[in-house]
Amino acid sequence: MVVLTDPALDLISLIRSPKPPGCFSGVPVVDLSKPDAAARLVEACEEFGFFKVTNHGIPVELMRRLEAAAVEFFSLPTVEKEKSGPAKPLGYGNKRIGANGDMGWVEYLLLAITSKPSSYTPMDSLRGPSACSFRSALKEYLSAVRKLASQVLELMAEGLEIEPRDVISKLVTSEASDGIFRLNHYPPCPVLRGSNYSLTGFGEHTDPQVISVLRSNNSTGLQISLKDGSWVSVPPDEESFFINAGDSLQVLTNGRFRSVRHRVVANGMESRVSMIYFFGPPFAERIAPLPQLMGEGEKSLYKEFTWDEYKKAAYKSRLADNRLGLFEK
Ligand SMILES: C=C1C[C@]23C[C@@]1(O)CC[C@H]2[C@@]12CC[C@H](O)[C@@](C)(C(=O)O1)[C@H]2[C@@H]3C(=O)O
Ligand SMILES: O=C(O)CCC(=O)C(=O)O
Ligand SMILES: [Fe+2]
Repeated sequence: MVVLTDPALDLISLIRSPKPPGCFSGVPVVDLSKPDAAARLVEACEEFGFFKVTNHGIPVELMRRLEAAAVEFFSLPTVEKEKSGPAKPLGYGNKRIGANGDMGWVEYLLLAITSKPSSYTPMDSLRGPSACSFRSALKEYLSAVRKLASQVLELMAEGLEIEPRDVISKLVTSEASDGIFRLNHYPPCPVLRGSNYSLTGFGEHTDPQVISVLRSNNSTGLQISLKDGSWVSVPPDEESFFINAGDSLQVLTNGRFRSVRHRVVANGMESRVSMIYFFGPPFAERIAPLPQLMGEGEKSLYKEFTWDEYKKAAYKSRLADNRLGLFEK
């Protein structure tokens, strides 16, 4: 009789077939140096809820420095990494995503971030010989990505022709804003080498926040769902950022922008490392359609809620759940 161990059972439950679809050439690219950036960004959010940003001004060396620190962290012995865990929801986690039974072929580090320099304390949980250079790369990276998010959200307001220009960006860049940073590592899976199988790295979901700014190494895996429900693979680009519109942005625009459903399918061959800054509003912030965007007589599609209420409900849900469904009128 063959007795399967818990790790073997976990792995079996994550195996998928067949291999992911070919790379999609239609991902919208917003070149921030071009005068049409604001318009392109609005089109992309309406059609996909997702776009790639180029000419963003963040040095690729900074991205690589943080990636190298992350790789070093993930190469530590499990006992060391587990000193930064278990993720509840912050800290180091392995395979278990969230508290409601979701699993993925991923290990990760989740940190709480605010723009107030004194509140970087969760980063104290970072372990390892190079914790200090890790922290300094992280601080520099977060501040650069925060500026990028502000720029993108201001362009969004410009493209939507609403004022003031910072009406969306100020929600996520105030001192009280609820930012989260996530490092994900999808390791190779030697058992699958040479097979036609892939693995659920991070199951399908939408992000609850306003926007999420993602950077990954050059490994494939990220997939987005199009309006017709089909899934396509996003070609990786380690020099660019990918931006997801989240549930809160869908509500702020009364459904005009799509909160994109996405997932990671790990190919089991190469190691994927991604870093994502999730931009959430302050906990007490009311999330409702921006009055500037409402046409005459237009009604909100959603019930009233604060970010605190939405986040609490989201964290009780499973990854694939339609979290906004609970708040639709
Ligand atoms: C299963 C879950 C993981 C998650 C919290 C949740 O209950 C539902 C939302 C998930 C998500 C998706 C986007 C981000 O990765 C995340 C940090 C977030 O804010 O919402 C995760 C949560 C998590 O991993 O804790
Ligand atoms: O790791 C990735 O590329 C995406 C992961 C993701 O969607 C998430 O952490 O919310
Ligand atoms: Fe996500």
